[in-house]
Amino acid sequence: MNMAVDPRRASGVTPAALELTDITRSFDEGNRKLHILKGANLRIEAGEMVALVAPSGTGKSTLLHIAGLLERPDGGNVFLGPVNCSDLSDDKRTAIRRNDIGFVYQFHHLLPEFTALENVMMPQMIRGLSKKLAAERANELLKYMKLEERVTHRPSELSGGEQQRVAIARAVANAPRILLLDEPTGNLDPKTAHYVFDALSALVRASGLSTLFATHNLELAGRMDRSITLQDGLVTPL
Ligand SMILES: Nc1ncnc2c1ncn2[C@@H]1O[C@H](COP(=O)(O)OP(=O)(O)OP(=O)(O)O)[C@@H](O)[C@H]1O
Repeated sequence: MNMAVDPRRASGVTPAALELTDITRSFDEGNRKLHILKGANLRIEAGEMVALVAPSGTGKSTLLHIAGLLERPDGGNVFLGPVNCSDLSDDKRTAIRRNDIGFVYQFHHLLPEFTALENVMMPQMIRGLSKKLAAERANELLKYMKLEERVTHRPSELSGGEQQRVAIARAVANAPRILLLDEPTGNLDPKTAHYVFDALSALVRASGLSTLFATHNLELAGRMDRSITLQDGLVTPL
């Protein structure tokens, strides 16, 4: 695969797992413009776990959506490894999003009529994996998330923390390059939040996955490799 490899990155500096350069994004609010991102830069290395901690409304979700190729920025570039995703067609971006990016949201978005196991199998089968192999990997991931006793439960039969652990297993099912989490523990009590984080970080550390984790929880942020914030539309260290 050699889609839109930027020549500056094909030679020289080792590409980051994810790099955002000069990202701008504004929204129309009535007849004025809200400038949310004003040239934000961010580099996440392979295997790095980065916390994004910033006040409500400063643009965390906007940044995550741009990094996850769910939205295009007004300006700037998004690189995944050496590939500049900004130049790609919507179809190619969708393929990268499906194969290389995992997303976990505050609310789990699991399919209610399917079991935990089936929810984790689904993205693998959409990608073309056989049912047998998808089930093997789903079982392995759910075991890793300490949910081996819950594989046949539907989301409504699981606690909030269990639902989020299934959502994490589903997000990593296709072995993405990067995992983006938008306040995945925001809806959980502190003890459960730490339990979910323990399971996540064991998985992340074992697989060398790179993660960007938006949270308001400073204790969780302190357990990651570094923390960043958004200030006046720019990414700065916290
Ligand atoms: N599609 C949109 N149209 C108009 N305004 C938007 C849109 N998306 C986001 N905004 C505005 O941009 C700002 C940043 O939103 P964003 O959701 O990125 O913030 P956030 O930091 O994730 O907030 P929170 O922590 O509350 O989730 C907010 O003022 C929001 O109202």
